[in-house]
Amino acid sequence: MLVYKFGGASIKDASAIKEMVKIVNQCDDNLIIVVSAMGKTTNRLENIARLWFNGKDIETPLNELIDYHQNIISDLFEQNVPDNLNSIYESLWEKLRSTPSLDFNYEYDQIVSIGELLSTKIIASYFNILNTKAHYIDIREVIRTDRNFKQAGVIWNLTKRFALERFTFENYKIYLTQGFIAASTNNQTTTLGREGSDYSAALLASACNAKKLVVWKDVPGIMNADPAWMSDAQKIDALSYQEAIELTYYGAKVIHPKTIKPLQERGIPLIVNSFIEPQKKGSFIGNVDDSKSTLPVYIRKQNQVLISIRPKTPEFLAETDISHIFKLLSDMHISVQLAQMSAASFTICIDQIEYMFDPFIAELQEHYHVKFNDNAEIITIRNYNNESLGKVLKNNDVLIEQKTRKTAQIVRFMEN
Ligand SMILES: Nc1ncnc2c1ncn2[C@@H]1O[C@H](COP(=O)(O)OP(=O)(O)O)[C@@H](O)[C@H]1O
Ligand SMILES: N[C@@H](CC(=O)OP(=O)(O)O)C(=O)O
Repeated sequence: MLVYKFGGASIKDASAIKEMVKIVNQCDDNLIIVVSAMGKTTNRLENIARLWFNGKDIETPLNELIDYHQNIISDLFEQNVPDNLNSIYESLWEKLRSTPSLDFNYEYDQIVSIGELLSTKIIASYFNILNTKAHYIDIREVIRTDRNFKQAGVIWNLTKRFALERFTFENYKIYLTQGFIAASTNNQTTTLGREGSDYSAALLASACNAKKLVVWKDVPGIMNADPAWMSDAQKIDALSYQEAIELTYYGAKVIHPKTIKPLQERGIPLIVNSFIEPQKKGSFIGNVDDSKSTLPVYIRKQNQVLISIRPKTPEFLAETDISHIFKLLSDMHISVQLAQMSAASFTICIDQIEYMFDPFIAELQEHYHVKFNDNAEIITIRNYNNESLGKVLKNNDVLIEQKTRKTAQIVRFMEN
């Protein structure tokens, strides 16, 4: 049995969906298909959620979202739109007619999850009119999480049990379900963090002990840099689980960072293939020895906030201060991407975050002098050498530089 995951780009319009069906038809094995929201739907829904939460007008973005999906529906089905697709926006309308609670993250999940529900309902209906029958599963009945909305933590025992109960392959050869979304044990919709569909697919592959997980992307495989950033990026044919974990940890956006662990635990290979050239070999991630690789790999993590924290007294920062700062970060669910200590100050890099940023800074300012700059990026180079460092540094000012034997990290202002 295999798991295939199709991201937003691979189902962004009717012709992409038709290509996806061709890829599915090439597979002779039992299959679970995990799909994301279509195109940039999640971004649109995030925007709608924010506007609605702040009492702003949502008519224009809502109409754009509906028109986008309606165009895909009419291109796919022409005059024969199935009846069940007439009511697919109802839960969204109902939500947007209600009054928001005070919990943005909760409301965000209720709205943003609709992208995956729309895409799977449309694609399931399309499969239904073809010879390729795919059985629709609402993944919220399978992937169970805590109530940490927007970044929910998976309850693995329950998830594994429900996955084995639902994906039996007794009556069906192909299942179709959503990535990214899940439900808490009291049945509230949650999400696993942006771009979390790769992770959903890995959870299902691991629970059902798949032969492999194939994620279909708009790139030839995992490259030694984002090809949208470095046009001379090269495909990496094979990577170890550990190296893949490192790259995603440092921010290589091609795979969600939580994807590898569930696969590694069961020795399930991950294949990153191109949906544009599906016949070509992509990247293989598995039990590979790449410890001797010298190919530099460049990772750029943008939209970072660099925060410098100094004591208000003439004292140096002590361990109790560091502990206090990390406790605050942990309580506010803020992850530190990089930290550096000097005699005078403690500097951290965090992702730009909504809503929690101001309270975090305000709390810090009660105890420390705080300066921040929200226009930073972290460049990480695995297997760095002078040439690769020179390639990214050029004329930029370096705000922080850290090196270990294998990895160099540089914080600098974002390039425009
Ligand atoms: N090292 C890398 N190798 C390949 N692609 C990368 C890398 N780093 C970033 N990317 C970007 O990741 C994108 C594919 O990932 P993503 O958009 O999350 O896929 P999807 O949403 O289809 O699952 C590519 O379009 C590419 O710009
Ligand atoms: N649709 C969600 C989940 C996801 O993983 O999407 P994609 O596979 O298109 O990156 C998002 O955009 O965050």
